[in-house]
Amino acid sequence: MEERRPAAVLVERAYKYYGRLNKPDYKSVLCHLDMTVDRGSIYGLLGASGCGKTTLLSCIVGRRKLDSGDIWVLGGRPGEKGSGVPGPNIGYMPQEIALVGEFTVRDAIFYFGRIYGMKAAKMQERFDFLTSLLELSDGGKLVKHLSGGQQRRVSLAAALVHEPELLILDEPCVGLDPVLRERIWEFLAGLARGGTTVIITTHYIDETKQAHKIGLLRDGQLLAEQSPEQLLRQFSCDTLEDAFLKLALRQHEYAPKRNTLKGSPDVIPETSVSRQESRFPSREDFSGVTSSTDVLTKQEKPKKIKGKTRARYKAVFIKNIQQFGRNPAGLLFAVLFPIVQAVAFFLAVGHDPRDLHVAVVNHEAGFSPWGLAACKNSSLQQITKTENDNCELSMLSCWFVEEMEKHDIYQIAYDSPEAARASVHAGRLYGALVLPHNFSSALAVRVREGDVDDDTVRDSTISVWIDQTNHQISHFMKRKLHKTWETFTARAMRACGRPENMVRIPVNFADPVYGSMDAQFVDFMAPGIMITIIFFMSALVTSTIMISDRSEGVWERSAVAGVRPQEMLNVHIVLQASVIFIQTLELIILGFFGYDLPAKGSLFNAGTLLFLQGISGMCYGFLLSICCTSFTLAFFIVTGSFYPMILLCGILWPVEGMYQGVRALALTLPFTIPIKSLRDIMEKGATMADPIVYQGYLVTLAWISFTLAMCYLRLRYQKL
Ligand SMILES: Nc1ncnc2c1ncn2[C@@H]1O[C@H](COP(=O)(O)OP(=O)(O)OP(=O)(O)O)[C@@H](O)[C@H]1O
Repeated sequence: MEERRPAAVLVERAYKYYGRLNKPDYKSVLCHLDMTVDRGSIYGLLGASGCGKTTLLSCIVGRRKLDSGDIWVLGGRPGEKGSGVPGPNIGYMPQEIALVGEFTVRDAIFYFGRIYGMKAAKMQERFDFLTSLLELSDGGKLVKHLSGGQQRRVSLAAALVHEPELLILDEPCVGLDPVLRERIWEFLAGLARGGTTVIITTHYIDETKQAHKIGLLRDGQLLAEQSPEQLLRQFSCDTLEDAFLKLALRQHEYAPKRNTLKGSPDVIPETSVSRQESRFPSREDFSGVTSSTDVLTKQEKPKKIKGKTRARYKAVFIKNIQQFGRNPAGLLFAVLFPIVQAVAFFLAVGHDPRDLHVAVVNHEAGFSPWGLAACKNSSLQQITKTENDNCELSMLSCWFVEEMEKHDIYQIAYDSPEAARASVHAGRLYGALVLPHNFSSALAVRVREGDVDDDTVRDSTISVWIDQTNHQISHFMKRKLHKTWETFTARAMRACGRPENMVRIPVNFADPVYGSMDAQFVDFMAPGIMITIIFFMSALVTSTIMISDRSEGVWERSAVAGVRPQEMLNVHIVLQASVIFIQTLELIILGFFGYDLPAKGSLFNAGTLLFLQGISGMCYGFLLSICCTSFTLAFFIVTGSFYPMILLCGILWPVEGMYQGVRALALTLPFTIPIKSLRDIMEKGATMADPIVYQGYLVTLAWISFTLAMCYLRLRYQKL
């Protein structure tokens, strides 16, 4: 008589689908599936690609939830507190390698050992044993430099390190040579004899003859759950392949009948294969008990497993350091890129344009007997005082051009206004000026008499045509020409012994309340640039690291080992915060000491705000990494959100110039108000007591809280 064993895994009436009902992405994967895995046995799970093996395993390890039905694993429900699943009760080897490429073989095995809180000596002992069993001679080699087959062996070793009660191995033997495969099966058989339960999926059907029980998954159900011998006997076959073929054909005959009943799970008939000859007790053998919980609890009380939080934090912390430290490109990117960006900004942005040339038509000098040479000979630029104390100046146009060149706008002489304007049309010069024939005398009359005719006004006016399409340069030239006029008139008044103020524009700009008259545009932009650099760098680095962890399966595998998503996030926050701290220091040193930005307020205050903005960018990166399934999508969102945020944050154009609705939106963005706060700290010496400063902090903290809360909610309630 067969020995009766308690079930290690029991699945009842399991339903699982992906997508939403009646939507194109809807896919039913498990459909009224029952499964019993006996304790201390090897269970071979077989099925065509895409039939749902991985989905079923991920439900057993507690990473996905059934849409309906029940699962018990080692006496508890996966995901239940104290069940040890996910956690130390199981060893899980997923289909993908799911190891950090920067791990050595040793690191990979020790990583999982640490998660389970194993002692160093024990981990070393297991490392020696497993590397010898799996022929992994070079324990110091990086996983990313190993062959595919070697990587699978490391992955298997990582699942075995803590000698779990239940081993779940998804295709462990792919790519391994037959001798090694045989050794692994022998090893697993030894484990099963010792009481370990093994669930293994494989594509090598023949290999499963060494299993105690085989489950053939098809159309979301197990067609058979029998020992290999029973299957061969029942179908009178020599090979398992033939048996499966017959089984599949038989199921095909039953298919139409089942299809008609699909909508009503409770009336779906049992699979066509008889279970009576099962080597191990089938579900019917437990007919004396009322529910599966009874089956398990009557045989043994589920053990309460206590996770080792500190051990898990330590493991993830060491993993992240190894991952980061062994990736020089990433390290350089994180540390040097802010410097490169800031230096590029300080060298390129905000400085006055230089070497600007304009076309100058000086009719006054040109029509004089000496031509333009009059401007080169100061003795021809005469100052004469008349009897009634009037002052007469000649060739003032030359003085104007001289003053203009002192303000860094240089002349190219032209003969006619048409030719001068043509040069601007052709894009060779930025503007054209015409100084009228009798400029000096007309100007003298205009200043002296005030109430003059139109001709005098016209003759004393310099006409300017500029290329307004280049907004910054045209704006700069206008400013410089007004300055030129100021210094030119002051010089002329001095030459005549008259007060300079007489011809000044009667709007007097006193000393500025804040800032200086000759403040550079770079001072205005610097706070915004520093904040956006640190925000987007953090967002990019965080989303990249987290998505790479998730897409390589490291996150998932760590979660099956018992690491909670929050723990992964927390470790990342601490490490990334150190990088942001370094980036903040770099920007502060570069900006305030290297490029002499105004620092009226506390540098500590400025640094703290910058640092918090980095943290805010990091949280934004978290959110993206959790919501996006691929690098590409995350990258699109980071770069896609970069421009709108830059455009709305007020560094390119003042918020005051935006439409009302847009302005309100701009003010809620993560760094619009903080940029103003940083500017006020730098230029006005504002402190935490000033509303604009604490508002900047509040906005930053609100964004950090909001994005983190979204992350935690998403992690908690996402459909698994
Ligand atoms: N997250 C998901 N969202 C939507 N569909 C999914 C998801 N994961 C798997 N599927 C689909 O569910 C079906 C079962 O996938 P699963 O990975 O469980 O199959 P499998 O039997 O393990 O395949 P293989 O042997 O090729 O690994 C497949 O059709 C797959 O495309």
